[in-house]
Amino acid sequence: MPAIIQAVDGPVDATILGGHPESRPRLTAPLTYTGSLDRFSHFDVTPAIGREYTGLHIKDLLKASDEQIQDLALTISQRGVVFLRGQADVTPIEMKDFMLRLTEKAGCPESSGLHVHPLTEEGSELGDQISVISSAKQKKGGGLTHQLSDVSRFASAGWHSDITFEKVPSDYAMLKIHTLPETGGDTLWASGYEIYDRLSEPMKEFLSGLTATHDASFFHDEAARLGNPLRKTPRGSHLNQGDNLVAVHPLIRTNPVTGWRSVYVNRGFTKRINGVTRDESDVLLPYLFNLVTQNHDAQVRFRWNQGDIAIWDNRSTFHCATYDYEAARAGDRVCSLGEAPYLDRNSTGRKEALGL
Ligand SMILES: O=C(O)CCC(=O)C(=O)O
Ligand SMILES: [Fe+2]
Repeated sequence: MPAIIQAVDGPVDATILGGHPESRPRLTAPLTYTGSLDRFSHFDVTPAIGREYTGLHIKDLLKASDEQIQDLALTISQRGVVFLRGQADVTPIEMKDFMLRLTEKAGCPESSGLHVHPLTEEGSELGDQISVISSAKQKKGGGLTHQLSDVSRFASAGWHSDITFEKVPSDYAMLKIHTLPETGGDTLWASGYEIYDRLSEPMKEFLSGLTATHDASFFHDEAARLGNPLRKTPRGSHLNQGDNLVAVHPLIRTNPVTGWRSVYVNRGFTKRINGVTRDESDVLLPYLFNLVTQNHDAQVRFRWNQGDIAIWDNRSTFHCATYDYEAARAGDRVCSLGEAPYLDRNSTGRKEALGL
């Protein structure tokens, strides 16, 4: 099992773009798989992304060995998203306990905990670190896909990675859907590794030197409209506080758990590529978003049953909800924080690393 080191302050490494001395991953090298999950029945949903398990239960994983938790973290990070069927009995508290263990065993910085969404109401029933995903809330307007202003109505407008507007964004997220319509409400994920691999070599090289600005200032308007103040106290990390919901991250990011590069800009929150002209940014960003939405062979679509859980790696995937139903749909989400995003110039894409 690879060693986990403490974050150290030191001179900025020329091979690293981005990062933050107070939010470095504790892994010295990518994790290696030990085989501890092989006995659980599973299949890869598509070649690019997704693995579904049956018989693997969060309740058992809460008592599992560190080795199994690390194997699961690596599997989620390699496959992008993992689906666990039949988890109806898992409580929001167990979801939080499990996510804390997962992020810790995956080497998150000591300063990273569970995220508190800036729009979470004080004293909310399930606690600060649970986001309630609900169609009733969506219908009130706001959010990425239900903005009240004159914006795109394409279903693909909702593609995003979670909370990339934070200085220290999410490593993993877990969503459990407990209420769902008879049909509809599927969720889609896409692989950021695959999107990186589809770029030409000169484009990879060019984009690898750039950063992008992620901005969720629209949450200020939403907080005012909903009448609950924005959360300004630390949101899972001391680096995520105050009312500035803007962050600059490398455009290409290395995932410390796999060692692979991913494109790290998303339709929901990324507003500007830095260091190029506005016009160049306005051409490049939609091109990168289109790579996600128009390549369905980089995506996986999950049809939920009541009580299913999905766990994904927000550093290297994008996802999008589907609003094609009228009946109630609801679930609970827990989002853990990883490291401040960085690019390790010595890292490669997934295909190169796997010799594909
Ligand atoms: O409702 C969904 O299918 C996904 C919601 C979402 O974006 C999330 O849980 O992060
Ligand atoms: Fe999300």
